[in-house]
Amino acid sequence: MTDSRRDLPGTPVIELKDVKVYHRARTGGLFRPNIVKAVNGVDFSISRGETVGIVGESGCGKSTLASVLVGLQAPTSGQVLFHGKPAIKRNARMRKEFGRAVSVVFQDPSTALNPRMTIEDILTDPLQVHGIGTAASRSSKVKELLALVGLPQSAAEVTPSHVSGGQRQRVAIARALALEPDIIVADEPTSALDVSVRAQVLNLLSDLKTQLNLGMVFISHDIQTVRYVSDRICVMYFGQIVEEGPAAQVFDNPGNDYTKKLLGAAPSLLQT
Ligand SMILES: Nc1ncnc2c1ncn2[C@@H]1O[C@H](COP(=O)(O)OP(=O)(O)OP(=O)(O)O)[C@@H](O)[C@H]1O
Repeated sequence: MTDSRRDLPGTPVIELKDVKVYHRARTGGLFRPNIVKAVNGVDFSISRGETVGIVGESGCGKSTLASVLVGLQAPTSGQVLFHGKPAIKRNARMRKEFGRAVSVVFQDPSTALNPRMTIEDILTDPLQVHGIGTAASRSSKVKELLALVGLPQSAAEVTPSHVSGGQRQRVAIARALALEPDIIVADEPTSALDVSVRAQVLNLLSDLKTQLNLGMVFISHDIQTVRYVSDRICVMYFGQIVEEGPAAQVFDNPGNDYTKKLLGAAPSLLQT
C-alpha cells in the first residue's frame, strides 16, 4: 500500500507540468537534425478514482506521454510530480514506491507476456521482484487476482498461448494489479483484440477502477472507445493537448476543430 492511500480525495498521484519530449528524427542528417516534438508542453494530472482518456491520431504523442507517466521516459523539460514531489531526481525508495503505484497495460498481450512462463509465474513475478509476501501468500494472491479479472483458477497452470486473446489481456490486467497500484496506464488495451471481446475488457477495466478506486489513464486513437470508459478526455494533436474536459462535454459539445474532426471520422463503437 502506497502513501497515496492517505491522500485527500482528488489529490493527483501524478502531475505533469509543461512536459516536453523531443526526439532527434530518425530521418535527420548529421548537420541538419530534425527535431520531433513528440510531446510539446503538456499539463496533465491523474488522481485515484478517475479515468482520464487520451485520444488522438497515430503519431500525436500518446505513447510518449504514457512512457513519461510510467517513468520509462524522462522529459526533455518540464516537471513530473509524484504526490506533489518532483519525480525526476527521485531516490531509490521513491523509485520503488513509484514502480508500485503506477502500472501499465500494453496493447498486445501476446508480446507483453512471457510465452514460456505459466500464468501463475507471470502474476507472481512482480511480487517477487518487489520482495512482497511468502510463497504461500503469493499463491493466494494469484488466486485473488485471477478471480478479480474473471479468469478460472485453472488458468494459473498454463502458459499464455493456452488461453484466448481476451483472456491474455485479462492476465496482463491481473499482472498490472498485482502490486495494488494507484494508477493504471492502459495504452490501446483493446486494439489488438477481437471486436467480440473488446467491450468485455473495457467493462472489466471500468469495474476494476470503481471496485479498487484506481486512477486510470486510457489511451486510444478511437474517441468512441475513450468516451465509453472515461470521466475526462484529453484530445492530443501534434504533441499538445488541444482540448480537455468532462467526457460528455468533449463528446457532445466539442470546442476544438480537431476534436470535431475526430468525432466526425469516428466509426461506430468498438469497430476499429
Ligand atoms: N525514439 C524516437 N525517436 C524519434 N522519434 C520518435 C521516437 N519515439 C517517438 N517518435 C516520434 O514521436 C512522435 C510521437 O510518437 P508516439 O508513438 O508517442 O505517438 P502515438 O500517438 O502513440 O502514435 P501510435 O498510436 O502510432 O503509437 C511520432 O512522430 C514518432 O515517430
